[in-house]
Amino acid sequence: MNASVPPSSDPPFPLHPPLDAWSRMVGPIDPGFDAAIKDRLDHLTKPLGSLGRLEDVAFWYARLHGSDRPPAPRGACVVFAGDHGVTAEGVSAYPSSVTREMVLNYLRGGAAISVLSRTHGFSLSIVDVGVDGDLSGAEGLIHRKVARGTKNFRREPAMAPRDGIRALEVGMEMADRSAKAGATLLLTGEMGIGNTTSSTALAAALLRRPPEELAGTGTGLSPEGRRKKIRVVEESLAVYRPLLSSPLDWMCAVGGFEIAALTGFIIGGAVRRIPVILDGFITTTAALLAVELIPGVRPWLLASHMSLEPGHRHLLEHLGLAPLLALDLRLGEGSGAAVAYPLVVSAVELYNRMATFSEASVSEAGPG
Ligand SMILES: Cc1cc2ncn([C@H]3O[C@H](COP(=O)(O)O)[C@@H](O)[C@H]3O)c2cc1C
Ligand SMILES: O=C(O)c1cccnc1
Repeated sequence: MNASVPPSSDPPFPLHPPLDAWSRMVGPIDPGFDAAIKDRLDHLTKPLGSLGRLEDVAFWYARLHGSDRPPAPRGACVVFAGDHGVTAEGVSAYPSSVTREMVLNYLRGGAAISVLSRTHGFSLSIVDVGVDGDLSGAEGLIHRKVARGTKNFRREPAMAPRDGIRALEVGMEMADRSAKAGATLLLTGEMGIGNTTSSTALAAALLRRPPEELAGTGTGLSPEGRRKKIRVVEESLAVYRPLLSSPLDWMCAVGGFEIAALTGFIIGGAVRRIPVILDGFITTTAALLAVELIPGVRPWLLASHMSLEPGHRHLLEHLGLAPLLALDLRLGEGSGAAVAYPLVVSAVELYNRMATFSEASVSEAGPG
């Protein structure tokens, strides 16, 4: 065991995390419209319950918007990008430089999430919160670099506490911006070579499950590569476990700038009262962190899909979220949230625009 945790020059928590304030801002859900929403769903011109999960989605959306006539969905996807020092351990099939290159690809419109944003008509913002490379000249990028990548958590904590908090605040800022731009739904996205390793470590620590159960092949590791990834995570957790307890400690020890920012973004959805569509394993790890920090965030979440990363299933089960889709995706970027977006739009438009039995003079079900 050659990892060690050097004493940090930062003061211990609580530092200045704005979490207490955020926690107070996540108000309870108003059940006042529940009966009216259910009543409308049950009187639309269709057999009772026949729209299945779409009815659940419409109910979720309308209830969170506190209305039985909720606004038409306007999606805002934010992709947070950051690099990971742990890639020095050889835990990804691709080099770290791909993070920066993909950011430029997003800005040029050539990535999967770029195409899906144009196809389905939601906005797309790209945020550099910790890319290990110069992006200062990149136009259209939101420049919020906290540091040039995390430290290698196998050797030392990934982020200084104050930097982790800064990244959380970037996420909250992006939720605020999206709210001001009129978004009624947030879509979570990320880019960061090595971030399935970071998420595996974070999920294993928070769920108290063995990394072996959670680790996948990420961008396409060989079986030996996956075994190395598991070993790196296990050895790191063994070092940190006796030293750490709070979710925030874990976030800084093994997380990443984009994961911290996503956590702030997800909390920001609940604070600004905008429902959030999760993507895959990485964004659901950030969601677990958000819920551990502020349990009132949980009702604001929708699971778009079940990723091929094995840890995703465990996270979803723990959070009590049933994914809408299972498409064997293992991409990230927000791609799963993006393909679920038109389903949410369908659910809400059906709910808002279908005629009721009385409006259409259609006979309702008889006693049989
Ligand atoms: C070209 C390319 C585009 C991507 N878009 C998302 N990811 C995804 O893969 C990375 C995580 O996998 P790992 O932990 O194995 O590195 C993240 O950047 C994630 O968003 C990509 C990966 C690549 C190579
Ligand atoms: O599920 C994810 O979020 C995921 C899976 C593989 C690679 N990147 C992201």
